[in-house]
Amino acid sequence: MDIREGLRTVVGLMSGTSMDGIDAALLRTDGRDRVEALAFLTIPYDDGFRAALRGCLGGIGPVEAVERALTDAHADAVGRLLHQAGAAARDIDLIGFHGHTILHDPDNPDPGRRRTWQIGDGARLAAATGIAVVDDFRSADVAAGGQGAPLVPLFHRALAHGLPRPLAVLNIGGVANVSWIGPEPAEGEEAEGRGEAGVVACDTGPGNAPIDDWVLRHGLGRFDADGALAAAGRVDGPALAALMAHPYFDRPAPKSLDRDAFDPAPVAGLSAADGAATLTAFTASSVARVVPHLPAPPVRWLVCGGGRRNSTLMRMLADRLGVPVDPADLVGWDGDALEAQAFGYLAVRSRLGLPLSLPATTGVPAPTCGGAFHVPGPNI
Ligand SMILES: Nc1ncnc2c1ncn2[C@@H]1O[C@H](COP(=O)(O)OP(=O)(O)OP(=O)(O)O)[C@@H](O)[C@H]1O
Ligand SMILES: CC(=O)N[C@H]1[C@@H]2OC[C@@H](O2)[C@@H](O)[C@@H]1O[C@H](C)C(=O)O
Repeated sequence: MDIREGLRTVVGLMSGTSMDGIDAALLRTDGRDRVEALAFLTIPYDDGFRAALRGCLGGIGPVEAVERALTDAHADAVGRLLHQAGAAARDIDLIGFHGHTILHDPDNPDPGRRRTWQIGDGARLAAATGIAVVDDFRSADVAAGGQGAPLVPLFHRALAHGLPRPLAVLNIGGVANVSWIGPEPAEGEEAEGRGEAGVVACDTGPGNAPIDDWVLRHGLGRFDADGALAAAGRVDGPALAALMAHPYFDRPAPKSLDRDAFDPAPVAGLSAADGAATLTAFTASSVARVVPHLPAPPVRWLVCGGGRRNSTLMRMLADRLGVPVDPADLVGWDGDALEAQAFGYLAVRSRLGLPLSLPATTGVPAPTCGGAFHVPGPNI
């Protein structure tokens, strides 16, 4: 593929930490400041596959077999997305394939064990779809000394033109992460060349994962639909204080988390509703706790990811942040599609040799590109 200037038609694929399914987005982008969303779909995992994926967390279990099945499910998602959009494989320049994170340990004191691991076989996906694939977006950043996450901030910055600054874009998936986007570059100032002053990022703390796990354990479904269970409960102050005592919240940005970084023991004795309320407050309080770590308080928060559908969580966020907190859809973004779109955008950046991460987004010592490239070939 000749990928130099101009818009490319790409597919972005994300399997997020909530393990709900595959998000697939079709977009056109130049990997810089132009993004046109074209189509999006989610293919939910069935309970059996979700359990298999859960069994691989930590890098254990039948990882290779699950990786093959995951890759084939992504190939199926690409086929369905193209069918929905009336497009063919030959119309697509590139796929950005995030894969599924089964281990994220960029801070291991033993440098030999410092790693991040996304399963997903890019060569197999390229062979199955006939489309070139970029995968393994995070390893280069971790190898260079960064957190390897979050990687969406440069995409958020690309979308944020014209919105009031400082702006916070908050993704509430299994884990929650924020992109702080500072003042617009001055007229004529090249976005790529203006260093890193424009964006700061980190994982804020838990997102939906502890709430999902709690609801599942109580046999009340896979998630707290609209936050109804939490709304029926009472936040337990001591339990919330115990959860917020975790040293992660004192660490400056950039910083990142694995899915199961927090021990929910403080809520163990609570009723289902009080536990849900307390864990929901935990997510909201940990977002508010990040504000002192940002260069200046955001004037507005735009929320994407499944957590924006939890109105109890959105209310708790608004109470704690004291400025407008809105679903990102309110400014015309698709709050479900952003992460998948981001990995299509980052795939183009990878091919252009542009940074995927900056010192202020992952703590990497210098702006760093990344990703591994696979061209279609025989599936061996
Ligand atoms: N109607 C709803 N009410 C409450 N919560 C919801 C609703 N719909 C989705 N969610 C929550 O959103 C989660 C899925 O969010 P999302 O797809 O953004 O996560 P992800 O992309 O897998 O995670 P990450 O961003 O950490 O990689 C579900 O697990 C659930 O907790
Ligand atoms: C290691 C990993 O997969 N991290 C995910 C996870 O899910 C949300 C948060 O934790 C974020 O850091 C990241 O995903 C988004 C897409 C990112 O890299 O920006």
